[in-house]
Amino acid sequence: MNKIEHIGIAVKDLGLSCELYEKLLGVPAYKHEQVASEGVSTAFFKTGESKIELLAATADNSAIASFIEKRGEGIHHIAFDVSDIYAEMERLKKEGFTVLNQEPKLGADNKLICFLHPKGTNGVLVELCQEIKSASNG
Ligand SMILES: CC[C@H](C(=O)O)C(=O)SCCNC(=O)CCNC(=O)[C@H](O)C(C)(C)COP(=O)(O)OP(=O)(O)OC[C@H]1O[C@@H](n2cnc3c(N)ncnc32)[C@H](O)[C@@H]1OP(=O)(O)O
Ligand SMILES: [Co+2]
Repeated sequence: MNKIEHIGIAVKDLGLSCELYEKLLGVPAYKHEQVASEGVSTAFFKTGESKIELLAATADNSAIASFIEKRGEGIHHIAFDVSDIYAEMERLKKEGFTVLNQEPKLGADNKLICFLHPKGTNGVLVELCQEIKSASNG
């Protein structure tokens, strides 16, 4: 685990929350991205070495919709930057963590991602992120 890549925050209204977090952080979101496979619309804010990811549901069966329905708005997950998501998934499985997806999946912000079940991490949904390197950036 290299560093905290982002903190994911579940919100009901992405526009309103972007205005709020722009005031809070003093910077605008640097990226807005819809990820249909996760049923979310996201906004990313850079905060030094890490980021804030705001997530709003775009589908009723979205994990974010379910989270907000049960628990309201708030911190949804912590994402860690990893160099080799395949190796980390194998390592964590051997350590007894429940990896929620068999293969990494395409996330937002040009990342491969996977998740660990919160039951095995003291109630914190953990995400692993590996940057997808393009030919130009190695
Ligand atoms: C667009 C990609 C973006 C990126 O960064 O690239 C993202 O971050 S996408 C983020 C949204 N996608 C996901 O969260 C996918 C992974 N999540 C899941 O598979 C589910 O949400 C899961 C398994 C965590 C929970 O599933 P579900 O809601 O169907 O089950 P329950 O509600 O019964 O929850 C089971 C148990 O877990 C607790 N729980 C649920 N969500 C969270 C959470 N975010 N943090 C901590 N704990 C959570 C829930 O309270 C239940 O515990 P219990 O003690 O039984 O009440
Ligand atoms: Co995330």
